[in-house]
Amino acid sequence: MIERLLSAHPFGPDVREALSALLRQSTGGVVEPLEDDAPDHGVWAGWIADQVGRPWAETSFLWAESYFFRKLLAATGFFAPGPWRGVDPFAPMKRAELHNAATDETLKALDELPHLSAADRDAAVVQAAVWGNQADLAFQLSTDASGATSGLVAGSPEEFWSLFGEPGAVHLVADNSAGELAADLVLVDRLLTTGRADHVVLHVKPNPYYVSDATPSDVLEVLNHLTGTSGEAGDIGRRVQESLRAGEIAVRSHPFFCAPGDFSEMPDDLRADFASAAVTIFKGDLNYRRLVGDRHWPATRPFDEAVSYFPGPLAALRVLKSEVVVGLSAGTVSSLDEGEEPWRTKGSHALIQTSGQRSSPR
Ligand SMILES: O=P(O)(O)OC[C@H]1O[C@](O)(CO)[C@@H](O)[C@@H]1O
Repeated sequence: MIERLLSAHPFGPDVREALSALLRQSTGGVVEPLEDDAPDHGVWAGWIADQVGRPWAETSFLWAESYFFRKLLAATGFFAPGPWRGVDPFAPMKRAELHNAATDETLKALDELPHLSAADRDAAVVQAAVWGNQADLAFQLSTDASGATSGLVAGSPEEFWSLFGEPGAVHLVADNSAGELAADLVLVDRLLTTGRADHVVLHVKPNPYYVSDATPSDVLEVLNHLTGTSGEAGDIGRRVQESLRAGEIAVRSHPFFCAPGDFSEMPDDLRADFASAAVTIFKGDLNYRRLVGDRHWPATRPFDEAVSYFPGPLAALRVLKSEVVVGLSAGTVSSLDEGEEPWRTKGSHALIQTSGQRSSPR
């Protein structure tokens, strides 16, 4: 990743040296404190206090990944006065992903939506939101992901839609930008146009993170791309734009979305926000790890039990890219384990899991 950044940007010697130092520290050294005075310095100081001085190799995977991305941003000059201040170092990669052939195809495929029955249209937008999570640049950089799909290991679009009742607030905790965020906006549009949501809160990362994670400016970039596209994608983009203007969609970026901890440790203001939602939708692998706890749980641990701390109904839509998984049936686990594929980490399987089902689905 550091090599990709060095070749993507004409960084001067200071930034190049800071990135090389991060590479040395994170691969063989100890955790060093933050040296910047960015607005999130104070909150991070609390998250790293008991880790400073420890070898990186002894920190937890989730903690190390998050801190790596925070240090990387600082190393590129993101928080410092100067030419790189506020420059998203991953922007060229995200832009390439937004303008690639696979995203074009996904957007073109939306032209089929108006010809589908309401039920098929519901199913199609959920499938697109789930599998949109396959496109993830951090994962592509660290694996030989093929893009092949093998199906859902749990849940169904019907299970997802049965969570919704009277119109209410729906919160969507987004993951990657580009094609995945475009599919998420299609889902948001469906939630609003079918009256399942009276308004939607879209949660994105406050800063560039995990290469392709969506930030507020990515929301605008993807929206501009949609509105500049012909056909259904363009129509959806214009409706989303109007919903933003009307306050039916709000975009938020709480600092905790870049925190190195599980959602069970979320701060009170974020908990209160989720408690006010009729349904909260969590997208992607990292959000899933943070939602159920980034641990080697038995795969058959009930999903409801893993998320029992969460203050409301929720759905997780995720492609499996890491070992963490719960809520599977024993039969599913044994048949997947019998196969050759590393099904938990290959990015070829996905899931839809829900908790807090309404008693009489509409
Ligand atoms: O974008 P997503 O779906 O959250 O996936 C990110 C995943 O990619 C990795 O960074 C690399 O595999 C995982 O650690 C992480 O869970």
